[in-house]
Amino acid sequence: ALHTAQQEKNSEDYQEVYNAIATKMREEKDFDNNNGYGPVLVRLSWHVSGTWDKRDNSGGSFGGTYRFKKEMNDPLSRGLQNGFKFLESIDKQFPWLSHGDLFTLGGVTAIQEMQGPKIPWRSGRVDEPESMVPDNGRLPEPHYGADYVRSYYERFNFTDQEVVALLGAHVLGKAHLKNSGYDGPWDDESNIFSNAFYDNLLKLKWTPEINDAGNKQYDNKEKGYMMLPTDYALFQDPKYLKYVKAYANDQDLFFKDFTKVYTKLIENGIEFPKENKPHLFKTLKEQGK
Ligand code: HEM
Ligand SMILES: Nc1c([N+](=O)[O-])cnc2ccccc12
Repeated sequence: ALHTAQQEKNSEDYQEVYNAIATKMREEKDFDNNNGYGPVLVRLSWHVSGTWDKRDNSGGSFGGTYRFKKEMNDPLSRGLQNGFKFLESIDKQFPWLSHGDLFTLGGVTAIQEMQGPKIPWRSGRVDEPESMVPDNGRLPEPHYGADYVRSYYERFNFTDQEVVALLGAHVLGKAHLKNSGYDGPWDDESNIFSNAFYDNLLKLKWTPEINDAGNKQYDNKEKGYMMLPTDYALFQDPKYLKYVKAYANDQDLFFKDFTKVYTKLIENGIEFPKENKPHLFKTLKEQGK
């Protein structure tokens, strides 16, 4: 059954939540070697949405079920508990906000505060009980190539262009060996949202290496950057490569296309009545804060 999201508060109320998250991000910017909480908040908003299955409309961001340990402890989500802990104080400060709205608003706030595009965000997700937690195993694994990535995103009806645009979020943050068995990049520039992921993929030399967890990843020693096999697949596959080139050459196009597919991702399975209008948030900077 489709979920219907009714808007219960107006934009000023959600801007207040945005500001609380953004302020806390500023206060705790030394987290994870000065990457701050932005990247893990973006990954959390994707993981809570990536469990959606179009066949029975199970999973997805609506019910906020990530708060239950079965979903939180999915081995493919290791490390996201840091994002959940970060949002706990926000959850307490705004008890009227549902967990689905909290997790997705966390990602939107993080993207905007890391100089990314403006993401029009719609509210009204409603908490669902533990019985609605989707099974583990719905999130993608990093070990495989283009065929795997393409068939994985079939479940969302995403086109090749949408998949490439969405994966540009891997400009943010890093892989941590103890979380995923992948490691790097080893630089501190990975908390600015830009089209650099595509640029790096195209322009740098990538050497396949077996890392300390025995997994193959693609490294660029000069810059200390890395790519997962699923990242590198976008370079190897000619159909994906076309869009990698487009986004490497045009950051505005990337921002526009990322905004569209990320919004699709966090709203999958939810019906928003037309009176439930998207909220457009100002960054702290735009508010002179
Ligand atoms: C083929 C699909 C994908 C795979 C296999 C994948 C895999 C991974 C892996 C293995 C990590 C490292 C986790 C760690 O070791 O801490 C990671 C990090 C990350 N992923 Fe993905 N991912 C995918 C798609 C996405 C999407 C669609 C988004 C957002 C729109 C996203 C956002 C992120 C971010 C921001 C990080 C950095 C997190 C941090 O710094 O803690 N990923 N991903
Ligand atoms: N920063 C990253 C890059 N990168 O090119 O900077 C590539 N892939 C990644 C995969 C997971 C997490 C971070 C990544």
